[in-house]
Amino acid sequence: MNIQLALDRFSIEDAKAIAKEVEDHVDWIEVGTSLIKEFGMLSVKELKMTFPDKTILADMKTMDNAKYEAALCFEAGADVMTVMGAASEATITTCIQTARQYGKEVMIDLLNLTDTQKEQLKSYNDVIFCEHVSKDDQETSGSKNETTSSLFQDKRLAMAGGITEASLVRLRELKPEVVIIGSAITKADNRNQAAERLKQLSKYEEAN
Ligand SMILES: O=C([C@H](O)CO)[C@H](O)[C@H](O)COP(=O)(O)O
Repeated sequence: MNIQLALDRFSIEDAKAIAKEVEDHVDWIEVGTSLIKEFGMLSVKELKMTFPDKTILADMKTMDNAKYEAALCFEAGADVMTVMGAASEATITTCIQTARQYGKEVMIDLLNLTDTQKEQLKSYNDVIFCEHVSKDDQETSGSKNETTSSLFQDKRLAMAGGITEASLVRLRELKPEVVIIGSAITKADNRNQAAERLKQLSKYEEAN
């Protein structure tokens, strides 16, 4: 299981400094949508230059204009980009094709989709599907990712949204390839220790 550190609502310098604090315990680094919106592709370039050996995910949340947006983030050094599962088939397919041209990968964000909509996405192969509870849902109703079963358990699966040590223990039963964690690391008093504990908990799945 890979731990993806999600970096949101920071300056690029602070994002790099936080990632440095925890780099030994995280596998992937997400350049959060907020960084991309505020600082553009410079945020992706800087994170990739600082952490060339980490998998860098650009949380583009692409909804349209796929070829342009995919090329933009892969040229900037991203290894993985996100596209919304609610986007059209043309958008998702174009993201995947463009990623293939660059030798890169796509994560499909399942935010706010019904099971029927999710079912329709199952035909995409060799992409990562992300079960995601939004920041707004977390903040307004206190919901978190407490997924106990997923239509994508037989696929490459990621989980995101308010994940903590306690929820990681439950989510790891689904054997996700990637667990995306922002606040539980970035808002911790001791980020390095928080990331280390989360990494240790994620290893249970490999041993069982
Ligand atoms: O994708 C995210 C969210 O939509 C804001 O852009 C976050 O990276 C994701 O939710 C992980 O952060 P936490 O919920 O703080 O763990």
